[in-house]
Amino acid sequence: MNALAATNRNFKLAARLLGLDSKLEQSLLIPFREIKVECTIPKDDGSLASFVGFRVQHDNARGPMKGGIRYHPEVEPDEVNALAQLMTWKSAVANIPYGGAKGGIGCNPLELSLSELERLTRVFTQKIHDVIGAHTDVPAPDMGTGPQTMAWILDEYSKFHGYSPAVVTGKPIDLGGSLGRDAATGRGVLFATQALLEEYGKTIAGQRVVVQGFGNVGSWAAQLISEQGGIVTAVSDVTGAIKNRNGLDIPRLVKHARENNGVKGYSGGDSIDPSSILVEECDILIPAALGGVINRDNAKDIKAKFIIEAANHPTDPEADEILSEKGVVVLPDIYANCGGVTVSYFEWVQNIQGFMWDEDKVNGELKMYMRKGFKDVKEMCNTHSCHLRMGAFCLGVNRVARATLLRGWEA
Ligand SMILES: NC(=O)C1=CN([C@@H]2O[C@H](COP(=O)(O)OP(=O)(O)OC[C@H]3O[C@@H](n4cnc5c(N)ncnc54)[C@H](O)[C@@H]3O)[C@@H](O)[C@H]2O)C=CC1
Ligand SMILES: O=C(O)CCC(=O)C(=O)O
Repeated sequence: MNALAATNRNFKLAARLLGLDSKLEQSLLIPFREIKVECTIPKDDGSLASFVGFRVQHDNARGPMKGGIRYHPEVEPDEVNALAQLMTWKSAVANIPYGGAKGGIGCNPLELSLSELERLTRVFTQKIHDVIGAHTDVPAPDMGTGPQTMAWILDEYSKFHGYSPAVVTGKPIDLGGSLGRDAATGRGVLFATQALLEEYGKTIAGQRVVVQGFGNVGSWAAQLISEQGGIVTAVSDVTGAIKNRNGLDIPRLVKHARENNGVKGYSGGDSIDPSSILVEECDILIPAALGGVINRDNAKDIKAKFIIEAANHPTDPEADEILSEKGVVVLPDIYANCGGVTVSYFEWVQNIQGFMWDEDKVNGELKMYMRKGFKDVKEMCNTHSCHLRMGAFCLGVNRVARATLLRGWEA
């Protein structure tokens, strides 16, 4: 099932459980605005290259729209739409005052030089600057982008609108970024996992963990989980997969991946087939790369007891059903990975206040938001007798529906 069909399906199931009016349901589903822009840049060799960029602004009932910008060859309109919608429900689950948006450019950042990436980012910003802003739509990093990308967007946007640090989050610290944002999604994954395990009388210590994706989210999640005594036995990224039954030395692997652009060639474990990573023996599986990777073809072979969705939309609805029958507990993306957007919110607040928080405050506030989010999701599960994904969707959709009705947009 494609990402948009899957996301719409989950939304509609939640809308029915909540008993939403059909007109309201329809209006919540349709994106506020979809933007498609052509971005042509001169390459370093003087030739021209054209790329297509997207920004989908899904909903702003609860506040400015918020969500990352992805640079990846598979960026396409339906997926960006789905990811924008997921951001709306995610911000509401986290209970931060934002709506949802997502953007991306269909490109392979690994094949572009730094100066080509800068030109591409600046051209994309020129095309969307009039529809983003600190109180309208606030981009952030996602796959293939990072603090440097945000710095270029900030600089290009500021040429049109004056210096505006709150127009993007996930910035470098020297440009108004927040301490703790780099690790925030991974740290949120740690807090979410701890909250879930507590329900089963367990802690992270001694759990065997497998992680797919070793970029910002996957590497921080692996590092923080291993610091709590979790045994990370296998990880993969686009370059390969590494396994060590006794536990990988994560700080060493992070250093290797940084120096070699990936985990391939790491000497502290055995190289395994990356396509087997999701079905490796473990207690906890953390998909932290692409969407749709857990589907009807592999769900029945998954051995983990818990799946923590650090990636967006890693699990197809058909797989959800198979996993539920097998008794595998899935902690859904719109709660499990909301630590990133939560600390983005803290960054935006600091930019607007003109005051910088220390890292302990950021991490302490994040922990409180993550624990409250888990409690709220569980309450919805109890009210509607549903599993965690539906509980999270009901929580998010209900909060957005209430804000929409209060603003009088239902007609
Ligand atoms: N960066 C953030 O704050 C947030 C990111 N996410 C989601 O987390 C996921 C990862 O994002 P980031 O870590 O930021 O991206 P990133 O670009 O830093 O890292 C992506 C990782 O996935 C790996 N990868 C790509 N294709 C793969 C494949 N076919 N098999 C295995 N690994 C593959 C890459 O090699 C890299 O290690 C995405 O789904 C993103 O939407 C969710 C919430 C916030
Ligand atoms: O930090 C943000 O604003 C959004 C991060 C994001 O794109 C996501 O949570 O999927």
